[in-house]
Order: sequence, then C-alpha cells, then structure tokens
Amino acid sequence: ATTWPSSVDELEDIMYLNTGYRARGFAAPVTPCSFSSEGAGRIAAAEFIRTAFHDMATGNTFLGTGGLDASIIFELGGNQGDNIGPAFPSTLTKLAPFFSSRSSMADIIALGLYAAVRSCSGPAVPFKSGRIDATEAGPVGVPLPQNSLFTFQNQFARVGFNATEMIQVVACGHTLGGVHASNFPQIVPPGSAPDDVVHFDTTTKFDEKIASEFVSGQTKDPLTVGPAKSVGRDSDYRVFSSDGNVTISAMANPTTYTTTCKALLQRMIEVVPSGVPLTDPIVPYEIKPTALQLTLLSGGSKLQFAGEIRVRTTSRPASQIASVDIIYKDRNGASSCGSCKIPTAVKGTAAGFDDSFAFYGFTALLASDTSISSFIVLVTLTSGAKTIYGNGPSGFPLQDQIMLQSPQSCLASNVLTVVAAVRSTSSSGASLDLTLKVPRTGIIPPALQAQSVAMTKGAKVGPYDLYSAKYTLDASQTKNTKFDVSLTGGSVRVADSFKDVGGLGGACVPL
Ligand code: HEM
Repeated sequence: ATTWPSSVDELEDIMYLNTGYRARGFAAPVTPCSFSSEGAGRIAAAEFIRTAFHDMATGNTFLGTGGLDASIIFELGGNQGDNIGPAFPSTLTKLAPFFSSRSSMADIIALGLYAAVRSCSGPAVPFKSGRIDATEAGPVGVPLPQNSLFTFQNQFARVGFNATEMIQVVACGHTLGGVHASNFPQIVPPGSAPDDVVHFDTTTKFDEKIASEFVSGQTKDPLTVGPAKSVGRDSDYRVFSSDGNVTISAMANPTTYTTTCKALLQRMIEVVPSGVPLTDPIVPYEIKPTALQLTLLSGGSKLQFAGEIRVRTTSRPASQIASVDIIYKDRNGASSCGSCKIPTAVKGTAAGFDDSFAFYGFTALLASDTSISSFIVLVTLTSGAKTIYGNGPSGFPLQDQIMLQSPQSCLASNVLTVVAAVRSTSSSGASLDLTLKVPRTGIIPPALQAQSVAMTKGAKVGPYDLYSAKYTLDASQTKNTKFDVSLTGGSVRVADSFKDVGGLGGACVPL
C-alpha cells in the first residue's frame, strides 16, 4: 500500500474520482465509449488511445530516447505528416487542464489511455506515474498506412515490440474508431460513408471483433479491404497476415484479446526515455486524507483542523460503516489532548470505473500550544468490528510549522494576497511559491513556471507570526494557479502545498 502523502496523490484522485463528490471528471470526455464532444463521426476514446500511441511511436528503446514523453504537443501543425487530423489537438485540449506540477502531461496522456480503454469496457490497464515531459519535438517515424511490412516491423522493434507483439498491439488499437475521409481520402473517399468515417470493426467497444471479423473474412476494416488495397494503404492487412494469420487468429479469442491487450498497452505507455523512473502501478488508497487544513484562529490560542477522510467503499459499502474517527497525537507525539478523538460525518460519495468512495468531513479545534503532529483513522462497522488505518508505523503526518491562512488570503481583481502563519520558533522566514500556467502560442498545454516571492513578517498571534505576500496574476491565471507557502532557510523543505487560488475568497479578512 502507498504511504500518504506520496507523489502519486494528485494522479490517484484524477484516476479514480470520475463522478460524484469531488469528481475530477477526467473520464467525462470519453464517457460513454461512443461519445465525442466534437460531433458525429468522432469517438474521443479512440482519439485518446491514438494520441498515446503516436506520442510513444517515435521513441527509440535502443538509444533510450523518446517514447511517451508528451513530445507530441510540439509535433502538431502538420508539416511532418505523422499526426494528421483533429484527433490530436482535440485530445490534448481535453487533457491539458489536468496538467500540473504533480501530473506531467506525459502521465496525463498515458492516463488518458487507461480511461479510454476502461470506458469502452476494456481491461484496467495498469498505470504507473513518473513520466517526464519533453521540451521539444521528437523525431518523425509514426507508422503510416503506406509503409511496407518491413518498415512496420522495424518501427515497432524500435519501441520494443517484436513481430508478434506488433500484430497484437495494432489489433488492440484498431478495435475502436476508424479512418476518416477528411484525414485519409485515399482510404475513405469523401462522401462514401456515413459521417465520412469507416470503423475498424462492427462494435464501438474495446473487444476482439477487429480480430474475429478479420479471421472470418467478414471485416470491413478500411485498412484491410476497400479502396486502401489498390493504393497500397491496407496496412492492417499487411500487419495481421504477416505470420500467416497465426497471431490474429489467437487474438480472436475474447479472453486472449483482453489479457494480451492489457499487458501490451501497459508496455506501450511505459516506453519512456532511459533513466525515467516510473512508480509502482497506482492503486486506490483505502484511506486517504483530503483537503486537510490547519488555520490559526483569532487570539492565537486555537487552531482549526478541518478536512475530509476518503474511505474506499468498493468491497465494504458505506452502508456498513457506522463511524469514521480520527485519533491524533499532539505536536510532541504525545496524547496531551486527552482522548484525542475527532468524529466525522459523511459529506458525499464518489466513484471510479471499478471503485467507490465515501468522504467523511470534520472540523475540530486544537490548542495551538499542543497542536497536532499525526493521526490514525479508526473505522467502525455497523457490526461493531473496528479497523485502524495507521498509514505505516507513524500515522498520517501533519506539520504545523507553516500554514496557509485562507480567510486572511484573497484574490481581488487579479491581485493575489497570501497570508501564512509560521510558528515563531520555526524559521527565518517564509516564501510564497507559485506554479503559474503560462500560455504558449501554437502549443496546447501551457508551460509551468515557478515563481517565488519572499513573504513579509507581520503581527505575532499566539505562538505564530503572520507573514504575507502579494502577486499580480494574468487574467488567465486566476483560476488555474497553484501555490505553496514554505519555510525558508531549513535543510528540509516544510510547506503547506498545492493550494488553489480558485479556492480563495474575494476579500481578505483580518485576523
Ligand atoms: C502499423 C501500425 C499502424 C498504422 C499504419 C495505423 C494507421 C492508422 C490510420 C491511418 C488511422 C485513421 C486515422 C483517422 O482517419 O482519423 C488510424 C486510426 C486509429 N489508430 Fe492506428 N495505426 C497503427 C497502429 C495503431 C496502434 C498500435 C494503436 C494503438 C494501440 C492505434 C490506434 C488507433 C485508433 C484508436 C484509431 C482510431 C482513431 C479515431 O477513430 O479517431 N493504431 N490508425
């Protein structure tokens, strides 16, 4: 199990909170499987999968370069012929809002494949994080329908797939969507098909029909039969028949198809430059603290501790949970707080493709002198059974050395004011660390730009000193800027992190 907090926390939320309370909505553009906000003839799930393939396809595992690195964001515009069609800009536009300092664009593209495949009833492709974004275009070299079999085999070998795996992974991709007349008029002549698109198989589902219809001679795959043949663009035919139909026949079995595609699509999204370490596959937390916030209250003797505990309710439904309690330790790791118990109440439920969650909210007052350093979570079932979630040996950690003072902070006509409370014993100073999204001409995702502003020391309130800083944002940055407040001077970075300017009020309230 992952210990909280972890580098995967943001991606874990994006991956699992599809609908309901605190939904991130990442899978909404590909739900249901047949959906596209772009209108008739388009399938966003197919476009997400094709985008991941094209980003990966120019990698080179011999040299350890490229792969799934988001270099595709620099490779649109059409002059190189690799990325033809509106699928790529549409996909990147839908993915870009999820790009942050905690979720690289390359990870988001890979996660897009997971969501698209799963939304179409395909397997849950294991998703690791840690991909690093390229800073410029990669080489050309996506397989094109006019390429020879020999070229295809070399192109797939370059990204680590042998001749058999090439057949398999093409069959995994070409189960959704199809060929569009506007992109490949020699393959689908304009006006020759409804909505100017011919689908690869007869179902809009992640299934083996692409293989079974090929083997039975029923296929209408436009890269196998039809106009593509006479112009040498029947690439699926060349690929699928390249070993005398042995592999594509095996892929006609539904179980073989699903198992093979799960493994090969995972490998596909794990083609990354050498030296890029990926995490273990992300799995949902059983218990995950959410939106925790300490706030110093007026007078300085009390801290407000508020937040939510997200409980996974997939195998243990929320209806069986009688209570969720927090049991905390004071800032010295002791229990000077007495029972040190904080009750919670249900705030809402959420769901992913395969998991469900309930959020339990709480607000408590703590003595600011003794404060808090960690907590564990006690789940009591209606049967009386109790389970303690300790997050490893030391509990869920919480630092009280620096905290955002949300009520004292505000965003008023683009001017951001941030106030933090810093324990008087803590440090030499505080810093406001912004992650700005800077729009780039002709490139869909913005650049991330780190910006630090020294905070100015103000009044002393109880055991804390207040610090403040101002920063003027561009209009486009008033909704998408994240920021930390951090201590300066220490050897280990201590911060209250990943706050959203969108969460601040329009008027700062003095303490
Ligand atoms: C020999 C290798 C391949 C060739 C030559 C090839 C070629 C093509 C072509 C020409 C299209 C039509 C695009 C359009 O008209 O919009 C297409 C669509 C598609 N390809 Fe491939 N492809 C190959 C391998 C793959 C692989 C390995 C995957 C993913 C695992 C994949 C996923 C897709 C998907 C999902 C679509 C449908 C897109 C849509 O409906 O918008 N392809 N491919």
